[in-house]
Parts: sequence; structure tokens; C-alpha cells
Amino acid sequence: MSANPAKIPPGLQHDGLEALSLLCQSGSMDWLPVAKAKLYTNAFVRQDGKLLLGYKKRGFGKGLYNGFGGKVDKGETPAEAAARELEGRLSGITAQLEHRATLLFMSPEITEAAHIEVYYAEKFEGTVTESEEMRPEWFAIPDTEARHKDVIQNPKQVDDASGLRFIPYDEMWEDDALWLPAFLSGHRFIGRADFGIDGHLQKSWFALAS
Ligand SMILES: Nc1ncnc2c1[nH]c(=O)n2[C@H]1C[C@H](O)[C@@H](COP(=O)(O)OP(=O)(O)OP(=O)(O)O)O1
Repeated sequence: MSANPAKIPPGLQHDGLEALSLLCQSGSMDWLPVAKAKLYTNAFVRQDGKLLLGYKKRGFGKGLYNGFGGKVDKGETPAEAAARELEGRLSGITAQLEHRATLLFMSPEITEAAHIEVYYAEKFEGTVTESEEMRPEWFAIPDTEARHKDVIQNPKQVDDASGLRFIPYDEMWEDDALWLPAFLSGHRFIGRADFGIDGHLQKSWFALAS
């Protein structure tokens, strides 16, 4: 199903992505107003059927697993920030990062939305090391969309082949389960998710770019 351009959520950038097909949407209330957005990056590293995630030890998102990233500094491009943050959060990793997605997140608790440029890498150099903020951990990637769904519905499953736990969707941002399977299948996409005061997803819209 192609995405209706009129339905692209306000505040979400979609430069250069002409053909969009709807991945999923939910929520019937209005989008929260977005007056300003803060620019962040997030990078996901995959190797041999495993995904590297970081357990956030402090700050916003504490206790959740996520990719590696942070704020884009003044004068930096998102790609430069993504490389710097990956290196900093994993104490010395360098990787060839490919831009894959643009996301916007809003909640009534923040005054500036989070605009996140998301990157992907399959090769990296250096040794994955815990930093003050993130504890890195490898997870098994389900090999089909149906397996992703099963792992989302029945968390804490372990992959027999590698002995690793599957992606811990139950300990990640709630929207990740909506787009990470498509992201790991190689899709580029854009999306927005608004959270409620209870910290749960209220409204979401994600579309794949062709
Ligand atoms: N999937 C998802 N849904 C909703 N919100 C988020 C995500 N992924 C995210 O990273 N986020 C949020 C959490 C924060 O508001 C930003 C980015 O957080 P983080 O990368 O931890 O950056 P900071 O620690 O605040 O930045 P630095 O000051 O360390 O540079 O997106």
C-alpha cells in the first residue's frame, strides 16, 4: 500500500524519499504539536546474524536496550555525529555507517521532539567495550518476519544455534518492534511515534522508502 502523502506526520522530514509505502500506523488522536526538534543519531551494528545493542545505564532511556548514539553537536553533520557517538559509546569502535532511517519521537513530557537519524553497519574495527553510559551486548536476530513476531510476543527466547538471547524487544523503546524487523531486512524508512504521559505509545506511523 503506498503511503498517502497527506498522512505523513507533521514535523517528519522526508527529503529525497519519493515513493513511500506504509509499513504500519496506529492511534486515532491528533499528533502532539512539535514546535522544535533536537537532532540525534542512533547506530545499529550487525555481524554474522547478531545485533549489537547497548543497555543504557543512566539518563533518559535508562534500563532499555538501544543502538548507539546521542546528540548532534553544533557544526557537525549527523553522519559525523553518528561516527563520533558510536566510537564514544563503545570506547573505540569505528564502522562504515550507512544512513537507513529518519525518525521523530514526541511525548507530552518534552518540549523538543527527538529527530533521530538512524545508521546501520555490518563491519567495524576495534574492540567492543563497555562505556560509562552503555553496556554492549550481542543478540540473535530472528531469521524471518514470523520469527520476529514470535520473539516480540514471547520475549526472553534464546537462539539454540548461537546460545544468544533474541532481540529484547520487551526491554527496548516500544516503537522499536514496529520498525526494527524492516530495518534489519535492509529497508530504508521514515516514521514518527508519539508517546503518552504513561510512557506508552499513543500514535505511530512508519513508511518504507523504495
Ligand atoms: N525508538 C525510540 N523511541 C523513542 N525515543 C527514542 C527511541 N530511540 C531513542 O534513542 N529515543 C530517544 C531517547 C532520547 O530522547 C533520544 C536519544 O537518546 P540518547 O541517544 O540516549 O542521547 P542522549 O544521551 O540524550 O545524548 P547525549 O547527551 O549523550 O549526546 O531519543
